[in-house]
Amino acid sequence: MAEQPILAVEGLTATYGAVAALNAVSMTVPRGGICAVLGANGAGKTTLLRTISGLKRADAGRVLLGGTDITRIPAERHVHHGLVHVPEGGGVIAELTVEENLRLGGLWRAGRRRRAARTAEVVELFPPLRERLARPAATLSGGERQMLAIGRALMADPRVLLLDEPSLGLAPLVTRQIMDMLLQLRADRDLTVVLVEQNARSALSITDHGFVLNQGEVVMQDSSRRLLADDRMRHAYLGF
Ligand SMILES: Nc1ncnc2c1ncn2[C@@H]1O[C@H](COP(=O)(O)OP(=O)(O)OP(=O)(O)O)[C@@H](O)[C@H]1O
Repeated sequence: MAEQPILAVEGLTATYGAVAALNAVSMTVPRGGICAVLGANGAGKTTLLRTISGLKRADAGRVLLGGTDITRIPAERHVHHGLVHVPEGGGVIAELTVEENLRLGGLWRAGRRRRAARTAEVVELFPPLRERLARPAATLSGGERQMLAIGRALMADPRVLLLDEPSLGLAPLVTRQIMDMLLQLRADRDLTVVLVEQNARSALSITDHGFVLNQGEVVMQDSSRRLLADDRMRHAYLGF
């Protein structure tokens, strides 16, 4: 029997007033994979992540995490189930230091020693954070801030990480670094990543599978390799 997917979305529908942002979206994500959610501006990518993580109410459908229905669980409880969402822009707290931001990510975890060990792991993964631990997050570059946002999420030791446009506003070289770190993360940990990206080409280069959204519906899903090779799909929805 096939292993149960770590994340399953079934018929998820979400609206903003009269705007149907998600229309019966279904997707399954196998454990340990990295999958991309792609699509043009306004396709519904951010709404999909926000609805999975409970920040936006689903009008219909459900979200299963490791087989448990988490649809009606308040967003702030999702971390206890192993789901962490890094929103667009990262959501780091500019006034706090890098170390304090990291500490916040691991706050719900009991044990100072465990949190310290986790901080050490995170700075090993993101070396630029090490020498900046005492600096306010406001002083970080865009790329460093994104590393901090992902690092803070990792402090909670998630099973599933939802990442909304981690490369937004970053130079291509920094984007490459972030993508390489995601690849390393997958290799090092039992972590599943759902990555929303505008830059479809770079997302497909590091993911296993891609879902293409258009006007709130999944119009195609396939292996990233096949999506990259599909000229019609690339021209119609991915813009390259
Ligand atoms: N707070 C809101 N109020 C009303 N409509 C919204 C709101 N947020 C999003 N929408 C609408 O919902 C649809 C999906 O938006 P969403 O932000 O999920 O798309 P997206 O694919 O993430 O776009 P982008 O790539 O531009 O970030 C769009 O039509 C958008 O205008």
